[in-house]
Amino acid sequence: MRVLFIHADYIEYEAKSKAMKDAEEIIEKKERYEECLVPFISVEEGDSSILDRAVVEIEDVAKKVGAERIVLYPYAHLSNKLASPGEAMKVLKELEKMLSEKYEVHRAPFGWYKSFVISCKGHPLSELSKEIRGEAKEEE
Ligand SMILES: C[C@@H](O)[C@H](N)C(=O)N[C@H]1[C@@H](O)[C@H](n2cnc3c(N)ncnc32)O[C@@H]1CO
Repeated sequence: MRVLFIHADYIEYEAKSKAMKDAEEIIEKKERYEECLVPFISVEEGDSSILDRAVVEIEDVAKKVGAERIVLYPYAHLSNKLASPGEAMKVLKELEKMLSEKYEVHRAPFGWYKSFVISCKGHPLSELSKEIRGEAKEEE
């Protein structure tokens, strides 16, 4: 999983058009969230087996920047080993559920072309990127 984290004063996005036939059905096309951590996430093949690690890493950044609101943003531009849309959707929904135990979590619509405006806070930890992998296997 490749993640770009932006700690933001706000993010505002609008779903414009479907980028795939089975794009997620959505109610609201436009959303704005204040004071949030926005992980732009490229889900990679096999990421359904590293969900616990992803939750730890995202919570670690949220704690470091003092964010209480997380807006998960599906972003298929950070990796050349993308998971299929079906697996990616599953992983993002599961992440949303697991993170919701401790944070207010929202998720931008999956499978849509979206316009967005984000206001990055600009403090030293307001822009971070992580490659989240499984635990290194013990050498036999
Ligand atoms: C397009 C651009 O403006 C927009 N921002 C976009 O990326 N849209 C992506 C994600 O919402 C989702 N998507 C599909 N596969 C994946 C994946 N492996 N990981 C994350 N999202 C995915 O499907 C859309 C088309 O790839």
